[in-house]
Amino acid sequence: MKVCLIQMNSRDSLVENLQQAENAVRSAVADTHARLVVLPELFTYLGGTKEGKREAGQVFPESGAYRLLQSLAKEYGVYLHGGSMIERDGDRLYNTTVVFDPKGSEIAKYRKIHLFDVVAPDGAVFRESDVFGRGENIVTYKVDDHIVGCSICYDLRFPELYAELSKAGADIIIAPAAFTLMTGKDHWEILCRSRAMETQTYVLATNQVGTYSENGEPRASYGHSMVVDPWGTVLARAQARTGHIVASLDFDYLNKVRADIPVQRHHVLGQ
Ligand SMILES: NC(=O)CC(=O)C(=O)O
Repeated sequence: MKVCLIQMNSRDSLVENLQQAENAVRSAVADTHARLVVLPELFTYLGGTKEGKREAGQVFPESGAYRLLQSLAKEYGVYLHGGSMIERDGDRLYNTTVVFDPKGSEIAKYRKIHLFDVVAPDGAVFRESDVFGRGENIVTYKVDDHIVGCSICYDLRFPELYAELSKAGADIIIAPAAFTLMTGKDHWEILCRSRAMETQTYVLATNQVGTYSENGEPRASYGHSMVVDPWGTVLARAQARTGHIVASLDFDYLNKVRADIPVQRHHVLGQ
C-alpha cells in the first residue's frame, strides 16, 4: 500500500490554509498515486487567537474544510486522513481528525485525547485545554484489509494509547502533528520509532513545519514528517520544508517482524 504524508505550514488564515491543503493534496496525489494520503494536525488553522480559533471552527458536515476533504477523496478515489481541524460542536471546540474513503464517505472521526498543556523549556506556553475539549474514544478504521489507528501529536507520548490501538488490531497508526521545533529536535524521531517498534505497526507521522504565531508570540514546528516501519526503520523522512513524502507499506514484512519477535503474544502485565 502506497502512503503519502503532506507536510504543511499552516497559520491563522482558514482561507489560505484550505488553499494550501487543496494544492498540496492535488500535487501529492498526482506525484505519488498513493492509496492513503495524510494531512498534518490543525491544517485548517494553527496559532492565532482564541477568538480566531472559534471563528475557524468547522461544523460537521456542512463546513468548508469537511466538504473540501470529502470532494478531494472522491475526485481522486483515495483514502484521505484529514490530519486534524478545529471542530465546533455546539459551544465546544475539539481538535479532530476526519477520514474519508475513496467514495467521499466519512469513515472515522477522532478527537485528540491528550491535550498539550505544557510550558516548554524555552518558556513557550501551550494551553490546549483552554480551547479544546478532550476526546474520549479510541478510534480505528479500515483501509482495504488493514486496521488503521488514530492519534494526534502529543498522543505520541502516551504508549498506553498506542497499546490500545495495537490491541484493537492496528497495522498502521497515524499521528498528524504540530510538534514544536524545541521538543521535536530531541524527541520526535525517538517517539515515532519507539511507538512503531513497541506496537510493531507502521507509524505515519505527519508534521507541520515552519513558523506561525500564537497570541502574537512566535512559534515554530519541527517538520521531519516520517514513515516508520514495524522494525523501527525510517522508510521516508521529510526535511524542514513544506512538501510530501511517500512510502510503500509491506504487510508481509510486518507479519515477519511479528513472527520473529512475537511481543504481542508475550505481554504479561496489563493485557
Ligand atoms: N504540539 C503537541 O501537541 C505536542 C508536542 O509538541 C510535544 O509533545 O512536544
